[in-house]
Amino acid sequence: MTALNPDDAKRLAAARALDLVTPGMRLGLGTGTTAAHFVELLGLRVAQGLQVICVPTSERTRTQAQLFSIPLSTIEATPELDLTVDGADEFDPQLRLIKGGGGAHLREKIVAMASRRMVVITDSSKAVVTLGKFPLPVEVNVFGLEVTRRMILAAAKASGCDGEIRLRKTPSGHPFVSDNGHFIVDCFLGSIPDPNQLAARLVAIPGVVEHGLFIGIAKAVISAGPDGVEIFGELG
Ligand SMILES: O=C[C@H](O)[C@H](O)[C@H](O)COP(=O)(O)O
Repeated sequence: MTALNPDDAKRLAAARALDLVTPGMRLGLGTGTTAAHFVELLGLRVAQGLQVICVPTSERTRTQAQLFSIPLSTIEATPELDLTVDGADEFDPQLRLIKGGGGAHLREKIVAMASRRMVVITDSSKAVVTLGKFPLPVEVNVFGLEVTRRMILAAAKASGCDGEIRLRKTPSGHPFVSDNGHFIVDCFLGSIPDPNQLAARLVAIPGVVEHGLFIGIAKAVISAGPDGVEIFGELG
């Protein structure tokens, strides 16, 4: 097979995920460059008459889905979904993920957990043996930011990680604000030897709204790369 560039790989993975969509499904739509391929391909199918109802995981995805006239709902009105298709920043052999590179992981996690199945679509560069090379995003309350930052650092150290916790900023130097009105801190840890332990410690911190570790949520990963499409986990 000819070498694929990462964007072609993302589209290939998205196209494979589209095969899982059947008429009448209630779908969660992820956020990011890979999920955007899925939204576009889904939009083309909707234009041909496919009937689905979708819940977007960010304002960005909502805007894109509207451009394609994809019928939308909210998680409040549609709290049970059949399938969510979303990207990831990293996945490990146990299908544990780091998400939130785009700051959308809170809504993404709510929508994924409201779904019977969450299927991840990625290019093969996102596969890792140990999570943590990608900085772990944590959505935090604006109030008490510095206290929360220190507590996250202590939780990381107690979980065998070391590194820096930085407030995410926009290109103009202002704090990045999520769709939910919170800040994001990025944990530059290098490696997370025990993601389950770190996740448990992070949820116990009062200022933490949600962390970007997705553990036991993804049922399958569709990963596309130079060797074609690989499926990890169970699609069905
Ligand atoms: O907040 C963003 C999401 O978790 C994305 O799914 C993740 O960052 C992967 O994005 P991309 O497909 O652009 O690599």
